Amino acid sequence: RTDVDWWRDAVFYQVYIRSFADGNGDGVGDLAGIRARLPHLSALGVDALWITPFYPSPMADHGYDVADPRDVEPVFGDLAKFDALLAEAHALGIRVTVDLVPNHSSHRHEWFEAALAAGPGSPERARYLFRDGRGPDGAEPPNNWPSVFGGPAWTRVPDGQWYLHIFAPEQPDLDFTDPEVLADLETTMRFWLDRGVDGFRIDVAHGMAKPEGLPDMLPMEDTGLLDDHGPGDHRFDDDGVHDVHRRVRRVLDEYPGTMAVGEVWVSDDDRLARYLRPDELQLAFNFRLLTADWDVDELRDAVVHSLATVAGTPAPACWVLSNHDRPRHVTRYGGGEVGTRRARAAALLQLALPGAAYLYNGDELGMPDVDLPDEVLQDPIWERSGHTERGRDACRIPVPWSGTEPPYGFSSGAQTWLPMPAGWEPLTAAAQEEEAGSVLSLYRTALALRRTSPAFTGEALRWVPAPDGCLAFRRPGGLVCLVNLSGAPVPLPEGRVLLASADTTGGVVPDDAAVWLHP
Ligand SMILES: O=C(CO[C@H]1O[C@H](CO)[C@@H](O)[C@H](O)[C@H]1O)[C@@H](O)[C@H](O)[C@H](O)CO
Repeated sequence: RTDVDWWRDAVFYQVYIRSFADGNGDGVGDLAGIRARLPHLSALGVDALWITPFYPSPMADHGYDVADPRDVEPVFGDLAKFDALLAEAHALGIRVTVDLVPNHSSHRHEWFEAALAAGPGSPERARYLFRDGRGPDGAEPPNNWPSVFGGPAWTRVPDGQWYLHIFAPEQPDLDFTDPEVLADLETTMRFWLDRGVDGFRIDVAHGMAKPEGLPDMLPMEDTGLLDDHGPGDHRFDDDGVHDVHRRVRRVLDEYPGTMAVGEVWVSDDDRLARYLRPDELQLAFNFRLLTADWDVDELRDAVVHSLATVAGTPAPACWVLSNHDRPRHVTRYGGGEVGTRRARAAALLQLALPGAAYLYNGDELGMPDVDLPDEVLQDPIWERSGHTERGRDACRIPVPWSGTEPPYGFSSGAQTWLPMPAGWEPLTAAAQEEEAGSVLSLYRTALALRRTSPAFTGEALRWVPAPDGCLAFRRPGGLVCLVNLSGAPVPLPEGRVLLASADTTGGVVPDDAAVWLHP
């Protein structure tokens, strides 16, 4: 790989900053904490980090409500701490990408406060989507769009107008038909690129453009992809969004070796492929693997669709099993021993596939979700859904580093922003460090092989014959990966075993296990 297209088969590591490592004992993760744990990331063998938002924010959506996209929220540190982290990561050969949240700002952003003060028809309001309501006295929302977090996507302000927020009311959507909005996004990109970041993860990359006239949505369809409700969902995937991504790409092209990955919840392969055209994004998450259960057909489908999506584009596929918005795959696969066994196999599947791969902090430790009591839930979805949906806190528990009890070295303080359960000593990085058969050891070996072995070369994939209930494919470099979901052991295929997620002595691949072979 060159310094220009390093990202094509890179292993990225998502750092959910609140939950990764706390450097000052206040129970919330921060930039100094990440810096202190760089040796762990270097030993793990990741190529790049994605750090979730650490910008000034009233934290209505834990940072995805950005009040100033060109500074650091004090609870996470400051610009000097960011620069120090960046320099040290680069010294270790680890690139750093940061989150870009263009679709909306915080309601505490100076722009939104100016919009409220300036009133209807003002240029300040033109940066957002303010509209008059429907019905008598405009007392009804301008259209029927729901918020992703529950409730209507509109909130009324004292002078009677309504403003749009696809997510929480504290996250007013920006209007990208206003040239100032696009120009400000470019200024934010240059601010971080000039500091030396290697790229961006673009939040809600299928948002940012709304159809003319903001027509009512048609009934939601089940597209098979969780957050995509089909062509009738006018909130997302409007054609105008591609003008924004072309602008993003033009800026990135001025900084050779930088890249952007889009969070694009679009189920239609052809429509998703449009985000990956030569003058748009380098990567887009293939979310089907993130939403698939431990089922041979669902997993095969996820791989087939994802490869079909990128086939006609210059982009490689981009695989992710877990992130800060979805139940962790250990839990999705059943939890406990079974969930961990399957998660070990899924790790070998993800890391054998051609293209880039994203790990979510804690994947390398086999972290599960934690069922939290109501009183500690903090995700806006819990409130906005009227306590009918528990939100995403369960997959955001702080990472256990060492020790035998909470906070397991995550913080020197007693209280963590989300509680950590008892009994997690075996899950800690320190405990797994010592254990040859641990999930951590498996990830380290897998990433080392992926980086050094010629078996992983080539971006093509060919399915090879396998027993029923199994997935098996071959890479041009010679790697063969078999994943057994059949419910019973199957014969070990021909070839030299490079790595297995479970014991294959006796010439069998156990159920819920995967193996890498090189003839
Ligand atoms: O649509 C999104 C966008 O998520 C991005 O945007 C959201 C708003 O910025 C933010 O809350 C998420 O953390 C960020 O990843 C979903 O992930 C959705 O929030 C989630 O699945 C709830 O059902």
